[in-house]
Amino acid sequence: MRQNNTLTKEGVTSQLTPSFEHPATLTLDPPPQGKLIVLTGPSGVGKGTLVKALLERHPDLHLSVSATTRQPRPGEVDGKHYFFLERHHFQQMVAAGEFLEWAEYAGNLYGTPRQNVEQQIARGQIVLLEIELVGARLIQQTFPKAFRIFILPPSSAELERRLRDRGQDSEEAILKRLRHAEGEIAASHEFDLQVVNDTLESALAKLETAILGQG
Ligand SMILES: Nc1ncnc2c1ncn2[C@@H]1O[C@H](COP(=O)(O)OP(=O)(O)OP(=O)(O)O)[C@@H](O)[C@H]1O
Ligand SMILES: Nc1nc2c(ncn2[C@@H]2O[C@H](COP(=O)(O)O)[C@@H](O)[C@H]2O)c(=O)[nH]1
Repeated sequence: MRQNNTLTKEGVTSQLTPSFEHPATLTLDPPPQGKLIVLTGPSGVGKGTLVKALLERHPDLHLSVSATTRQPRPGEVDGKHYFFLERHHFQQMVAAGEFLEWAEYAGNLYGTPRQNVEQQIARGQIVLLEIELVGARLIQQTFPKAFRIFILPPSSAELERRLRDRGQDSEEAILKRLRHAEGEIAASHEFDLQVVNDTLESALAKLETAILGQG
């Protein structure tokens, strides 16, 4: 039996081609269930923390590594946390159609490289994207079957506290991110599911149920 997976606008389709003609013994394997999961939420809400915990618990999940023009933070590794690119290189990739989505956020460009995501989904993997609102809206157009989850903070004060306590952004960057947060949170109803990241454990349990159907 040969199996050909193709990515179409409607998602992944599989064609099963029997390699020999023998109706009595012909069995069709179920096609692999590739899925695209989008996690969005204001900066500092805890998306990265939640994704890291999910990957530790479920190593079979696949996180797409984004490209960005922002400067690496201390400890961030090129190719692991992001592909850190010069702006002209990022723009060349945009022109070549190499991003599934991309957006400008707080003065920097961010994008999801297309090829790896498409390959992993065609292989039946569950692929996670951790992206901001504009990109998540674009994904809804290009991948309508993607399941989109919005992560909410328990309160605005707690969001600000988390951003400040993270201690990795300048005051200017923190203020830009907090300004963005208001508009992002107002759009949370556009998503398939809203999860409040109050305690990590309860938010993780809700994500596991939504993504893997288990508690
Ligand atoms: N449930 C939680 N309770 C308390 N603190 C949390 C919780 N989740 C995350 N944090 C803390 O909040 C800070 C921001 O988390 P994180 O970096 O994961 O946010 P993010 O949404 O990925 O931000 P960005 O979009 O800027 O990458 C971190 O210091 C993290 O340890
Ligand atoms: N549209 C996209 N947004 C992305 C992508 N990768 C990350 N992000 C989002 O950008 C902001 C800022 O991230 P930070 O690492 O500078 O704090 C945050 O909301 C990320 O989720 C992407 O590929 N496309």
